[in-house]
Amino acid sequence: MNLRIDIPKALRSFKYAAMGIVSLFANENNAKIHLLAALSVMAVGYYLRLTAHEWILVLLAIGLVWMAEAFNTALEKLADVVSPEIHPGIKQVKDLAAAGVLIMAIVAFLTGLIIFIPKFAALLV
Ligand SMILES: Nc1ncnc2c1ncn2[C@@H]1O[C@H](COP(=O)(O)OP(=O)(O)OP(=O)(O)O)[C@@H](O)[C@H]1O
Repeated sequence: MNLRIDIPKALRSFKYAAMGIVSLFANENNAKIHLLAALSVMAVGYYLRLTAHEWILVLLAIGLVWMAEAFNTALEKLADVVSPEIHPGIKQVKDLAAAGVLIMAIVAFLTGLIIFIPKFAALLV
């Protein structure tokens, strides 16, 4: 067993992952929408002074949507390399990957409603 940790290799992996993040938000339309939505939610959260627990839930929801979007995009790219032509199997793969994003986006939206509706209601009274 080799317990030595290769720091330069870890730093290289980190650099490639960071390049993936940049590519996701620079090139993918849906990721841009998720980024804009997240920044808007965070601005409103700052204005409404969310508690630490509320921030954790909001950030978890945002991070999980972005993660789902990254995996979805990766699967789409892989599918396009493996089978550039129309294929019923590829349709299923892409639809299922997109479903993963949609499921998490719905959960994030509901999380936002539960956190933000009482705060907006309190502003009105
Ligand atoms: N090779 C293919 N074979 C069969 N169906 C496909 C194929 N490519 C795409 N589709 C269908 O078209 C839908 C959209 O695919 P597409 O790759 O354009 O993704 P997208 O959601 O538009 O994302 P993006 O615009 O980032 O590529 C898929 O969910 C799938 O139903």
